[in-house]
Amino acid sequence: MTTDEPVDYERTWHAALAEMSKHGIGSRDRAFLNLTRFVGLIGENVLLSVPFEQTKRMLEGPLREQVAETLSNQLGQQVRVAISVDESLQAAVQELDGAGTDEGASQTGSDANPDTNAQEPDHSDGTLGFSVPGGSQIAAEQVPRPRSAHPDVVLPPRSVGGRTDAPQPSDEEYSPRLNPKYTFDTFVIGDSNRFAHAAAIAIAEEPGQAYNPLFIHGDSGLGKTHLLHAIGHYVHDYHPKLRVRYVSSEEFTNDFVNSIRDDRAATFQRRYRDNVDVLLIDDIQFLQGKEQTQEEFFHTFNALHSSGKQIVLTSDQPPEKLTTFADRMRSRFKSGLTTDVHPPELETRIAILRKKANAERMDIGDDVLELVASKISTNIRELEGALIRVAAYASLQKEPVDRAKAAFVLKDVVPSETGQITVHQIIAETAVYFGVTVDDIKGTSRSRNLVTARQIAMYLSRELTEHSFPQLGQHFGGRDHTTVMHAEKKIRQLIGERQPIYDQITELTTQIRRRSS
Ligand SMILES: Nc1ncnc2c1ncn2[C@@H]1O[C@H](COP(=O)(O)OP(=O)(O)OP(=O)(O)O)[C@@H](O)[C@H]1O
Repeated sequence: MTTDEPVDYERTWHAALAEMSKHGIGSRDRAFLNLTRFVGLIGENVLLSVPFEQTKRMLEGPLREQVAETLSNQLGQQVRVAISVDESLQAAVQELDGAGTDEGASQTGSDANPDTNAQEPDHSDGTLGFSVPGGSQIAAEQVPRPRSAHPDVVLPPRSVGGRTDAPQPSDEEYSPRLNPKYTFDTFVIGDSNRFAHAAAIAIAEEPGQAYNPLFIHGDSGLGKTHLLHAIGHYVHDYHPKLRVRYVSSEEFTNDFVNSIRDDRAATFQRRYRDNVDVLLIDDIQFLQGKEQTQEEFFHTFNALHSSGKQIVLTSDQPPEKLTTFADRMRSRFKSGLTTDVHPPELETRIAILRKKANAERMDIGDDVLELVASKISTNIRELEGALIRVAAYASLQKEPVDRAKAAFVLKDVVPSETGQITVHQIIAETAVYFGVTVDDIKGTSRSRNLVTARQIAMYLSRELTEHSFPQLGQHFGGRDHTTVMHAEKKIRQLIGERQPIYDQITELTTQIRRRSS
């Protein structure tokens, strides 16, 4: 994380609590504040996390002003308060509750401040395990919530960068192309990504205002793309007049190269400078070594930045390690907020699997989820891949899997310790397995056998390597990335429906892993 002055969040929060207590804060409010964590300071936004929706609603009442004022005093700058629900904090609350040690919580039932219009506890959302008066008061200035999205953060409304009169996007030129599954709602927060998530929310709340650019880095499969899309959805839903564009670095490169080839520089500029308010650009490391594209990106970046438009970048490396970028580029990348994502700890991995299993209606017990989470620790994409295998097995067997069966399935799935698997190797192994040639796999024949072999090779390449969809498209005979996406989705579905496909995938994975170790 990069900030001007490192702030000790925990100490600041405790000091703020002490100050509010001195000024006679009611015990009910203190109970809510005791449940709250100071997660980050982004510009003038303090990001607080609470374990329950109900706690959030309480803090969004008149208490928020008081908290903001106290924190402003503590931090020596005017701040506003954003509140998000982080379900992972519930475990800590339950521990405290079980031990009866939460001072505020244990007092609240009997000692609620009479001035706060206390009501009976509301546990209708299955939340608080102790007595907290539940009269929720939504702040009058709450941002209106359009459509179905409901990220758990509310800031007082503000005009967005003075651009509320920006023209409505025209469908022809504008398409955010966001994966509907990658939202803030589906993103599980843990220590490994808490700050990155908070920063993403702050950016999405006020594009171009909080930090610009936001630079998120971390190893493959840790949620960077997910956060980019989540920002895109949020802006799309809450700032409908702002135009969001998500693009992978490969697509940006291709667009640029094609625009030069076809003499369509103006179209390119319109797409990336004029017709965009929030540019989300993924895997910036792929621009390394592409000098002309980097130069164009530099101009795009400057044009957007100088007109107050938000840029969010992701990379597998921090800016200072992107050594083939010109210094001026790297210093641009660092000029806003840099944050990273780490491999999630066990509890977060279990929570991710549980959320995924619920979303996909997979009937898998907690003990099995724990087993899967304990086997795969460094890459969430692999974690999800393992879950899909276990679910597929259960679906084919038509009975729930227990730990022993899951362990049996996972022995072929768990990544080998050594050896880098390449797409080239996967294509070669798949070709041999199906009795076809590498050229057949990369070629265009639509014969049924070949299509299956090709799609399986694409699926395995996505699962076993760190390449993005556009890169895989290149490996498979220069295909469009959407073809690889389609193949991955198709095989993911078939693996749970057809035993032969399941067996082929399992055998091939074992072979590929064995040969690479
Ligand atoms: N915190 C999280 N909560 C829920 N799902 C997550 C989380 N982090 C990652 N995932 C899921 O893990 C998978 C991989 O994540 P994603 O593609 O965002 O990784 P990435 O960091 O962009 O990887 P790469 O650098 O290879 O592009 C996605 O399906 C994503 O939804």
